[in-house]
Formats: sequence, C-alpha cells, structure tokens
Amino acid sequence: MASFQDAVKSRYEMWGGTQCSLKNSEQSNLYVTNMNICHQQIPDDWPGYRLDLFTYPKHYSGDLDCVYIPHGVIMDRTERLARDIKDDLGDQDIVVLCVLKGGHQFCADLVERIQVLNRNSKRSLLMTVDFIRLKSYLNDQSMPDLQMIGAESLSVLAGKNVLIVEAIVDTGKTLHTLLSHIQTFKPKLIKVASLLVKRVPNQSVCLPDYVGFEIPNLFVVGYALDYNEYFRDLNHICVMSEDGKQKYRL
Ligand SMILES: O=P(O)(O)OC[C@H]1O[C@H](OP(=O)(O)OP(=O)(O)O)[C@H](O)[C@@H]1O
Ligand code: HPA
Repeated sequence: MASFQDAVKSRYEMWGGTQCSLKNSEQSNLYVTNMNICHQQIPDDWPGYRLDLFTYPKHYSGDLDCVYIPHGVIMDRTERLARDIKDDLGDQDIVVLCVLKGGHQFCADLVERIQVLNRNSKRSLLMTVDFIRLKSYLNDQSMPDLQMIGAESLSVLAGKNVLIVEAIVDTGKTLHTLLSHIQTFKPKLIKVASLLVKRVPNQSVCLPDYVGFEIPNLFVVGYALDYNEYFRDLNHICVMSEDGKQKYRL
C-alpha cells in the first residue's frame, strides 16, 4: 500500500504536472470555462497535506483532518487571477463587490494584488469597493432561507462594471440570487471571481469568469470560510475532522 507521503507526491505531480490547453479541455486536468479562462481542478482523491507540515492556531488542535490548500498556494493563484482580471478589464473603472463574510479575505488579497499591478504598469484599473452580505448555511448545509443584507445600497451599480468577489460557489444558490438581484440595477458589465468552485451535482449557476480552484464535493474551512463562524481565522483552506464538526455543530 502506498504511504501517505507517496500518495501526496503522486497527487501533487498529477495536480501540478498539466498544461492548460484550450483545445484539449475535455481531457485536461485544468478545466476550461466558457471563455478562454482555465483553473486548477483538484481531483476527488487529493488527500491534502499532513497538518504537521504547516502551522495553524493551537485552538484548532484536533479539529482538522488536513491542510487542503496551503495559504501560499492561495496567494500565488490569487496573484495570477489579479493579472487575468487586469488584462481583461484593461483601464476601465470597476466596482468590486465583496460577498461577505466568506469573501472578505480573498477580496482583500485580490484587490491588493491588482493594486500592485496598477502601480507597475502603464494602464491601471480604477477600483472602488462595496460590500454585500448573504447568508444561508447552518453547519455544513445550505438552508432554504437566504438572508441578504446591504442589498438596498446596490443602486450605485447602475451603469457600472461590476466584479463580484466570492469565496466559494457550492450549490450556486448564493451567486444565482445575487446575480438576479444585481441585474435589476442594470450594470454595464458583470464579472465574477470566486476562489473556489465545488463540483456538485445540480449546481444552479453558470461558472464564474475567474476561478482559483475547482474542488471536490467536500466541506472546507479557513481563509475566511467558516463552519458556524469558526475557522475563519485559519490561514490555510482545510478539511475538518469529525471531532471538529461535532464540537462546533449547532
Ligand atoms: O453556493 P452556495 O451553496 O450558495 O454557497 C456559497 C456561499 O456559502 C457561504 O456563505 P454563508 O451562507 O455560509 O455565509 P458567510 O459568507 O457569512 O459564511 C459562502 O461564503 C458563499 O457565499
Ligand atoms: O465548503 C464550504 N465551506 C464553508 N462555507 C461554505 N459555503 C458553501 N460551501 C462551503
């Protein structure tokens, strides 16, 4: 039987060893969306990294199974997404709409990286940032009732180029509801960036324009993603242990 290290190594080689190919999108490990945009597809059997290879807060000892996407990898991918967004949107003005709470960390890091590019290039993307809060999860389940806070203030989006920044598209219900709502304000353009997209059956939305990673159908926490408000203060994206789920279950 392969050791955990061997499994990680072979997964890592498979994960990192592919090329993005638009012509070969069906077979490629890198998923190609409706435009010329590709993202990293993490396979179903990706085991993650052993916890003792990284640091994480002591208060979550025993609550985690593995580090699924390390913080440094998130940062590197975000840097590339920032470049893609800047290349596509050129020197237009955009309103970045951050979807709280889960999207706050990704949004802050993405905006910061676009700002770095702005300082170092001839063209720059003028950004203003706005926030909206949507909430529907209890434990690891999407609830029928979706609360939207801050929806009234979205009239500022009329006629604007809007970049929605989300942490994760899971069932797609949150994004679907938000897109329908924003369209009523008649923005000029809507683009969506999501750090994660989950491979789930019956997802109710088209894919975002910019995706960090496509992940299997499992519940992840950290990097502002929570389980009943816990784990947002974890810098890596991790998978919880059964003990962790029990400890914080409502
Ligand atoms: O695609 P979906 O199944 O709709 O799930 C995605 C949404 O779920 C989470 O929000 P949540 O409702 O947990 O609120 P939070 O952002 O405050 O954690 C996450 O931040 C996304 O906004
Ligand atoms: O996997 C997830 N983790 C945290 N929050 C979420 N909201 C939807 N899916 C998830």
